[in-house]
Amino acid sequence: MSASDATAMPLILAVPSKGRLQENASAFFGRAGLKLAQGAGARDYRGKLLGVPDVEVRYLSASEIAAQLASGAAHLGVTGEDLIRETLPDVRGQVELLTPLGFGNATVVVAVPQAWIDVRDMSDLDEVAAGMRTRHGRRLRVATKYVNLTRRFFAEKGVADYRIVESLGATEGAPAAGSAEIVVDITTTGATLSANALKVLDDGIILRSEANLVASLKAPWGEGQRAALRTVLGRIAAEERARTTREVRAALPESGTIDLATIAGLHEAELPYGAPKGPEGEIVLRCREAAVFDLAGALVEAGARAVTVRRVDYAFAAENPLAERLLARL
Ligand SMILES: Nc1ncnc2c1ncn2[C@@H]1O[C@H](COP(=O)(O)OP(=O)(O)OP(=O)(O)O)[C@@H](O)[C@H]1O
Ligand SMILES: O=P(O)(O)OC[C@H]1O[C@H](OP(=O)(O)OP(=O)(O)O)[C@H](O)[C@@H]1O
Ligand SMILES: [Mg+2]
Repeated sequence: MSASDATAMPLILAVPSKGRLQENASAFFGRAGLKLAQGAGARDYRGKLLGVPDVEVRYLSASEIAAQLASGAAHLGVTGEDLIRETLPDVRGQVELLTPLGFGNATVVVAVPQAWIDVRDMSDLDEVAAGMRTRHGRRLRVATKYVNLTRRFFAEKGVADYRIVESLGATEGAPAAGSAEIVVDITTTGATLSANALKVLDDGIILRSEANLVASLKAPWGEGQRAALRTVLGRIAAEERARTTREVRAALPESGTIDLATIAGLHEAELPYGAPKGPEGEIVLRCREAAVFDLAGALVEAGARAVTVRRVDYAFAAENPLAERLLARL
């Protein structure tokens, strides 16, 4: 498709249609003022973003989202980093991980039966695997749906005597069922592993994953899609900036001066509306949430008469760092 054909096409935004990422994903877009409007009902897998033209929403499973970002069938999507790293042969060349989203946290781990008391880490596992091979002529079986992550991790750890048994669900049941000796799977609370009498190896953490906002480098990025991208990412950045910072307002002293530049520098605060024009008046700073009390204290100490701190809903700025980072790579 040529760039001019792509101009008339919408930006395709892929969001999880089910599972544990779905609710969190729509809440995330909602906070950023991006309301997802699903078509006729829960079974209509297309929708729109209210008030943002040139965007088509597609509801897909989390693993399908990874595949569509890889191929360029979707421009933007929300999915787990585990699925991105498992599905894409060249993560850097195919997508840009724009920002982690703080939900969908899960860890991909190597787990073995608790009964294997002498097996604590990957080098112990290597011995078991080598032993099985030489003594019984069998290879250690690893049940997983994370075939690529498993191969890469085992190679890094120098474990070679194993074979993968592909699992499509209920992976943790494989050892008890006799279809594999160990598993590589995702865990969050650990409940499923314990229920199946499995334990994670000490150095068996393959990846700590969470849901990410991901952009495709392979999708056709025409002018209309780039404009829609700026709108969507501008709102997401404004919400994030607002959520992670606080606005600190201070009444400057009637007499004497405050060395605002030094105080701001010390607490990594910005002056989003600029420095005060005269010695008196009101000044607005913005700082990280964790720096609020130190900054407020420093202002009072320096003679500020009233200091108030508030949360803001959105903090838009001329810069659009998420969009700029992506556009620089297209
Ligand atoms: N406890 C968890 N177990 C599995 N995945 C989780 C967990 N917590 C977060 N996730 C994330 O959610 C992604 C999708 O998992 P989810 O279970 O929603 O869908 P799925 O496994 O692809 O589909 P389904 O379970 O319906 O077959 C995972 O790849 C992972 O990134
Ligand atoms: O550590 P825990 O909190 O117990 O969570 C981990 C379990 O959750 C997921 O299964 P899911 O319910 O998604 O079923 P699936 O295997 O069919 O995807 C995952 O595959 C683990 O089995
Ligand atoms: Mg699942």
